[in-house]
This record gives sequence, C-alpha cells and structure tokens, in this order.
Amino acid sequence: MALSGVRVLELAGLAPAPLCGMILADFGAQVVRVDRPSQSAAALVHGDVQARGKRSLALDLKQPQGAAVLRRLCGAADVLIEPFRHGVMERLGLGPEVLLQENPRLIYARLTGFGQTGKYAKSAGHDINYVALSGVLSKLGRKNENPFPPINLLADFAGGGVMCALGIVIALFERAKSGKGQVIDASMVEGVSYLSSFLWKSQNLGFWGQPRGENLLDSGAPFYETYRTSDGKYMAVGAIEPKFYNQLIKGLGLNLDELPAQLSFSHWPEMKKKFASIFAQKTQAEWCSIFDSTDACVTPVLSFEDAASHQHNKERSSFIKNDPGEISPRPAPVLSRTPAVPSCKRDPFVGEHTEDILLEYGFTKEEIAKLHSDKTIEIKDLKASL
Ligand SMILES: C[C@H](CCC[C@@H](C)[C@H]1CC[C@H]2[C@@H]3[C@H](O)C[C@@H]4C[C@H](O)CC[C@]4(C)[C@H]3C[C@H](O)[C@]12C)C(=O)SCCNC(=O)CCNC(=O)[C@H](O)C(C)(C)COP(=O)(O)OP(=O)(O)OC[C@H]1O[C@@H](n2cnc3c(N)ncnc32)[C@H](O)[C@@H]1OP(=O)(O)O
Repeated sequence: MALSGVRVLELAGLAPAPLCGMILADFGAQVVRVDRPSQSAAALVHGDVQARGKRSLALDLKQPQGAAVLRRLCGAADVLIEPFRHGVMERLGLGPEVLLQENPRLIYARLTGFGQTGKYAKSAGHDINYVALSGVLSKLGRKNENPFPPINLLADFAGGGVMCALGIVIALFERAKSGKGQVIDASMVEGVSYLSSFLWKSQNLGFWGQPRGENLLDSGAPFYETYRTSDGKYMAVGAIEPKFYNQLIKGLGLNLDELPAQLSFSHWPEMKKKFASIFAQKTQAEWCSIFDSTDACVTPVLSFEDAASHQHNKERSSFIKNDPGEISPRPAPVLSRTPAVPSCKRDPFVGEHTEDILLEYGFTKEEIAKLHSDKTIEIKDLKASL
C-alpha cells in the first residue's frame, strides 16, 4: 500500500484526529492510537469509532515517565497526530521544539479547531463553532431559518481530519527530498475556509446576491432542491445546465415553452411549489425509473441502508463489511496500483497492544514490566476484562 512503512502515533481525541489516523491506516501506515489508561471496565472501549486498522497503546502522559515514553516513541516515528488545545503538549514537555530536536524527521501534526495562535487558540470548541468562525455557516440553511450545520461533517472531517491527512502526506512527500520533518498547524476554521474558496472567489459572479436560502446552490433554485415523493422518501434534483434542466422538465411531464425562464429568480418560489406537487404524485422508485437513464441529474435520496445496497454502489463495491459484520464506506479515492486495503478486524480495545508496540519500538521486557507496575502503561488482559 502507498503508505506502508510509515509509522504514525495518534494521540486519542474526538472526531477529527481519529479520521485522519484512519485514512493513513487504510492506505497502509502503521497507526498506533495512544490512549489514556483507565482502570474502569467501561473505558475498555474508547469512544473512537474510526479506529480501523489501528492498534492501541495505553499510556499515562501525565506521569513524567509516561511523557518520556512518548518522547522515545516519537524518536522512532514518522508522524505524530496531536488533537489537544494549544498549550497541552507544551505543559507535558512534549511540544514540537522538544520532539523535533530529538527527531528532526518527525512530522508533528497539530489538529485543532482554532489553530496554534490567535485569540481563540486556547478556547474549547466543536465543529459548529469552527464552521461559524470560517464564515461558511452564515451561508448554510434554508430561507428564513437559522444557519444550520451539516452534522459535524464540514469542520471535524472535511476541514479537519481530511485536510490534516493531506498536510501529512504533503509533508511526507517533501521530507523525501529534504530529509526534514516539520510542524503542521491544521486549524479546522482555516480548513473549512479553504474548502470554501469557491464561495469566496465566486462572490462577484452574481450567484450569491440573495439572502441565505434564496440562491442557486443553497436551496433557492427549484432545479437544485430535494422533493418529497408519495412514499415519504425524497429525490435530489441538480439540473443546473439548460440541457439537463430540459430533461428534468420532460421527466416531470411539463412543457418548457409554458414555463418561465430557468433563471427567472422571481419565479423560483412558484416553480418550487409546482415541482413539489408533481414529485409528490409518484413513489421514489417510480421517479427513479423515469430519471435513471437520463441526464436530468435526478437521483434518489438514499438512507444508509439503501445506499449500501444500491445497484450503482454495489457494482463499485463502495461499501465494505468487516469481520463483526459492520458496514462502512470503502476508503476513497481508489488508487489503481496501490489501493487502500482496509482492515476487516474489529476495532482495538484500549491498551490491547501496549506490550507489542513497546517491544516493537525497542523497549525491553524489563522496562515494560516497570512501566506497568508504576501504572504508567496499561496492558489490557482481554480475557480478564470480558
Ligand atoms: C462535534 C464533535 C464532537 C462529537 C464527539 C461525540 C461523537 C463523542 C463525545 C462524547 C462521546 C461519548 C462519551 O465518550 C461517552 C461514551 C464512551 C464510550 O466509550 C462510547 C460511547 C460514548 C457515549 C461516546 C460516544 C461519542 O464518541 C461521543 C458522543 C467535535 O466537534 S470534535 C472536535 C473537537 N475539537 C477538537 O478536537 C479541537 C482540538 N481540541 C480541543 O479544542 C480540546 O481537546 C477539546 C475538544 C475542546 C476538549 O477539551 P479538553 O479540555 O477536554 O481537552 P484538552 O484541553 O485538549 O486537554 C486534554 C487533556 O487530556 C490530557 N491527556 C490527553 N491524553 C492523555 C493521556 N494519554 N494520559 C494522560 N492525560 C492525557 C492532557 O494532558 C490534557 O490535560 P490538561 O487539561 O490537564 O492539560
């Protein structure tokens, strides 16, 4: 796989860093999640559901010898993913100056909401706050409604986990030439802003002149909308270009000559009502049979279950099943020679691989036993815990 041989240490965090680590693992990196030890049985399973292909090492970083273990691991790693607020790693004596001095090849990825500097660098926050600060949240939502974030997909995952993975791959590529690591300051506010470059750069083109929810791509246009069908499902319509719009109109059984011009903004509300009343007359399956073989850009809005079993997605094997039977998306994109090979194993328990990982990184059995008796590390005995 493309990233085989790359050693990654991911300090356990909430949603974005786990996705970043999972992407690297899917494409072949050896990813170790560094978890907080806990004696409670309830904490056996970390809240991380994006742990595919990772192993878990339970290490108490608050103990000086625990921080020393991480320093030693970083000395032999390629990448560290760090998901805490600015200042946490410095307080632990694990800031980039320390770790990069010990291993100048290390890529130290700092994945935060607000970045390492600035007024909010030390503030708590979540996806919605980061999308808000990027300016993008102000654009999202329907007419006359409050701004509404698309779950936590935009900042945590697109602008956070994926953007950070991109930064890491770019830094690995550069390191192959320079031999040097570097620090990545991956701010989710900036990740989302960067993703929204099109919105910023298209402001003078006239598509964003109306209030939120009344523009071309924000649910203002009748031909870029979802419509409810007679069986309570939905169809998604994205017929922007005139040649595709014409096919939409034909599929709906309407006559183009009897309708206002496609881009007549003042007619959009009335046209939406018309389209809605027509879509409400047939089931989703009936609309699919009308539109599936056309270029009208009309597709069903699928549930997760229906997405996994949809003919197109099945033909491409877009969803995979792991050994415990959980279905999830196959890693994307698909590389022709070195595609991702996602692990089928269940996710790791906290501390399940502590001993193996430390041995692999050069710790002796005696050192491991001492760390264990000092409660600096946790070695999970699965049989005893289950
Ligand atoms: C909208 C999303 C968030 C959605 C998350 C939900 C999906 C999950 C949230 C709760 C989960 C549930 C819960 O855990 C209970 C169950 C557990 C069970 O196992 C599974 C089911 C659960 C129901 C579980 C289910 C789900 O997982 C949940 C519902 C987001 O937006 S996520 C993005 C958040 N933002 C960032 O990541 C940006 C950067 N980070 C931050 O800004 C802060 O970290 C953050 C997120 C604000 C949290 O602040 P906090 O004060 O808690 O932490 P930090 O200031 O960063 O400091 C970390 C401290 O921890 C110490 N530490 C770390 N590692 C170790 C270690 N190995 N050993 C010892 N100590 C460690 C570190 O030293 C810091 O300590 P100090 O503060 O004393 O310096």
